[in-house]
Amino acid sequence: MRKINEIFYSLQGEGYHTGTPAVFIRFSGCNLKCGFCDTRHEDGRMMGDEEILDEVGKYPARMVILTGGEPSLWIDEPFIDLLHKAGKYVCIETNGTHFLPTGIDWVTCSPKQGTKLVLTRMNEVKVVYEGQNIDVYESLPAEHFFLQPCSCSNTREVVDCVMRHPKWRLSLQTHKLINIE
Ligand SMILES: C[S@@+](CC[C@H](N)C(=O)[O-])C[C@H]1O[C@@H](n2cnc3c(N)ncnc32)[C@H](O)[C@@H]1O
Ligand SMILES: Nc1nc2[nH]cc(C(=O)O)c2c(=O)[nH]1
Ligand code: SF4
Ligand SMILES: [Mg+2]
Repeated sequence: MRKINEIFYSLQGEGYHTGTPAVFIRFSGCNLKCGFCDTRHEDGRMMGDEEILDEVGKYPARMVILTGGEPSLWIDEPFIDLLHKAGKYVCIETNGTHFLPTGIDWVTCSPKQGTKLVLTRMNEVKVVYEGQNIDVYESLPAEHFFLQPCSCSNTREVVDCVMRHPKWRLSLQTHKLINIE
C-alpha cells in the first residue's frame, strides 16, 4: 500500500515538459519542510497498486508524473514496472535527498538549500529561486537547468538571474497562470 494525497489529470505546468498532458500521482508526506511549499500536505489515503493503476488508467495520457510530498519515500521498482507495463512514461519530481528505484524515464530534481543530494542521474534541475547562489547547481549531472519563480511572485528577479546565467532557462508555473490544477 502507498499513501496518496491525490491523483489528477492536468498539463505538466513546469520545466522541460511544460504543456504535456499527464496524470499526476501526488504521494503524501515529505522529509523536508520548505517554507514556500505550495502543496497542501493533507493526510492522504493508503491505496493498493491495483487501485492506483485503475485510477491512472481512466485518463488517455501516456505521461505519469510522480510527485508529492516526496514521492521517493513511497515508490519501488515493482511500482515503476507496473506503470511501464500499462504503457506509461514515468516522470518524477523529487527533492533529490533519497535514492530512486531504477527505470524512471524522466527525473526532475529540485534541490533545496541546506540539504544533501544523493542522486547521481537526473534529466533536469529545477531550482525555486529565492535569491540564492545558483552556481553550486551548475555541476549537477543534468541535461537541462530551470530556474522557477517562487509562487509566481519574483518573476522579474528570475528573468534577470537567468540573463546573467545563460546555462539556465526560465520555468513558469504555467498551470497557476491559467488556473488549472
Ligand atoms: C511540490 S514539489 C513535490 C516534489 C518534491 N518534493 C520536490 O520538492 O521536488 C514539486 C515542485 O514544486 C516546486 N515548488 C514547490 N513550492 C513552490 C512554490 N511556492 N513556487 C514554485 N515552485 C514550487 C518544488 O521545488 C518542486 O520542483
Ligand atoms: N499542472 C501542474 N504541474 C505541475 N508540475 C509539478 C507539479 C507538482 O506539484 O509537483 C505540478 C502541479 O501541481 N500541477
Ligand atoms: S521538498 Fe517538495 S514537497 Fe517537500 S516541502 Fe519542499 S517543495 Fe514541498
Ligand atoms: Mg504543484
